[in-house]
Amino acid sequence: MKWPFRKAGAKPGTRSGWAVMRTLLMPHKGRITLLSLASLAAAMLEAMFIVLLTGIGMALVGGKGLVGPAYGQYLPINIALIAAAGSLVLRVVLSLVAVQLSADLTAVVSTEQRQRLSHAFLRTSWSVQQADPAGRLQELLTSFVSRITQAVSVLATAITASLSLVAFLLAGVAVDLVSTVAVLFALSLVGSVLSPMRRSIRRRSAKNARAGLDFANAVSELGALGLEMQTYGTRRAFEGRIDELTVESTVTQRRTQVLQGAQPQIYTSLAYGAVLAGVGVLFLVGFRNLSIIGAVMLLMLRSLSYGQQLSNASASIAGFLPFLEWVEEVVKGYADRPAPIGTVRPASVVPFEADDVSYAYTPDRTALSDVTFRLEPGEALGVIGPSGAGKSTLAQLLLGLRPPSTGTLRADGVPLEDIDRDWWSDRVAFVAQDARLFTGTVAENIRFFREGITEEELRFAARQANILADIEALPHGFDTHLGERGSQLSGGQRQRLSIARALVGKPELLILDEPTSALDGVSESLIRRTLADLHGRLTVVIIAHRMSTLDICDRIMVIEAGRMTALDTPSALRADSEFYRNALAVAGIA
Ligand SMILES: Nc1ncnc2c1ncn2[C@@H]1O[C@H](COP(=O)(O)OP(=O)(O)OP(=O)(O)O)[C@@H](O)[C@H]1O
Repeated sequence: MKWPFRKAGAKPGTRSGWAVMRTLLMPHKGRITLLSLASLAAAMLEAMFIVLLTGIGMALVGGKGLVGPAYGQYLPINIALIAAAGSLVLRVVLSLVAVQLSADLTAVVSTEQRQRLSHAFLRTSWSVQQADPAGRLQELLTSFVSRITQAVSVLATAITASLSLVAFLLAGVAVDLVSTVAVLFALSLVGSVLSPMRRSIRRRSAKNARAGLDFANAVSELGALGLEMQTYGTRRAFEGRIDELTVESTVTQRRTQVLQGAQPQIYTSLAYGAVLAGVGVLFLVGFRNLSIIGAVMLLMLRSLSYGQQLSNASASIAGFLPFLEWVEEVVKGYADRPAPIGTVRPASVVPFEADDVSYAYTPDRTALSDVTFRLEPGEALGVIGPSGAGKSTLAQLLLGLRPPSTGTLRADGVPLEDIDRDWWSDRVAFVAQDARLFTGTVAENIRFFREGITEEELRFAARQANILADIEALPHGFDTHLGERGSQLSGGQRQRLSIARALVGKPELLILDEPTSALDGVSESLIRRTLADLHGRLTVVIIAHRMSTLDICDRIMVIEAGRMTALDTPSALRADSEFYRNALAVAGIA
């Protein structure tokens, strides 16, 4: 059987990882400069220590009291010893400063990336949020941001290593120019030999990133299907699918890791080979100055170890760049389609008009065509139609969650896209078929993060929604914790709680999308009572399959195949709409 899980979606790579990294680090220039200065100074002190130590060693071997010569100057051994010890102490201090700066930089970038990504998601339009593959945001916020953090940390190491290398080469130039040029040449040669390997790491890592997102998406969907899996006994198929995806993602990860692990090993061997060749050349040309050879050898070996750190870092960064590209691409995708933020505040939400409104999810998938109607204050409008006719799409348009593809929606004459979003959200409420509660108390679930709602208002809304008695019967009333996603309540109670959530904001317009379809008769009758009590006090749009839920409606709209085929009073529709008559007959209503 084929598993139809969505693939990772957006294709990364419109901006190269390095360009993204530059933008990401630009605001931290000051910290990076300090880090560079501390690293450079620490490395220079280390190089000075090595040169002094070699000189002291050579002086002791030769039984001399002076160290040198360096550029014709000699240093007494005791001064040289004090200078070596001093450089060692200072080096430790500066290295610790560099470590602290690097940790600060990494922490700041990690926080910024998490905030950037989550804020971009929260600010994007509903259509983008709704189309986001399951589990993707979570994977990006956790695993991907963690790799970006590692990339920055490795980059800080690379900065330290490259400046240390510079310091050592400078020290090398001070000791012997020719040998230093030879070291530099050998290092760049080894680095360029390994560059195809770095490109390959980057390619594999991009695959790895994609496999990680696919895996997260599949796991998230599989998690949501737990009930069905238990019911239909399809555990084995699920295990098989999870195993398959695990293998897929670990295979790409292993390949990347092999290349990343192999690169430093190859580098070390090549670099040691270069040192050996250098010593061979010195031997062949008959160079025998022990003091210079000793110092240059130590500097070369230490330079090579920094070169190796640099090589490790570049291999790791090559592996992390695709993760940066992905996050950047996704943030851009969210930012390109922000939620509407108008500024106009009309006098009221209703009268509300739809003028020739059409909506297409994709160019070849029109869900609604040429819908025109007007809602009057206090009116209750029912919407019926076959499954897939476009009713929920209409609800999302009325809520302002999706802009019409063509045509206009107006509240009190103002186009919806021009209306201040906060003003609108304070006045328009929605109840969906499946009540979404979160882990928290009853009161928190009704308030839903809105400020300034009093205890009185909570009780009033609960009474209106016919849920007050149920709440008072709970062990701690409004302060009772509901367990994960309201799991302690029945479906009917959850639905009435979400109606209380909608009503507590005192909306002018309430839209309900099949609020009773999943409920028993008793729960439905409680909700019908609520709707009957509300009739005339606010404007209500009720989408329903159950005809009994619509008995309070002043008018009913019939939508069939994306078109509004009728809109009239129930009695007029009995004469004019075949769909309405059939629906009544099916519901057993004469
Ligand atoms: N997110 C989406 N992306 C693409 N097409 C969609 C999307 N949501 C709905 N559609 C399509 O739009 C059409 C109308 O769907 P809609 O959910 O509005 O119907 P509905 O009348 O509410 O159906 P039901 O009564 O079964 O809930 C359907 O053909 C559906 O497949």
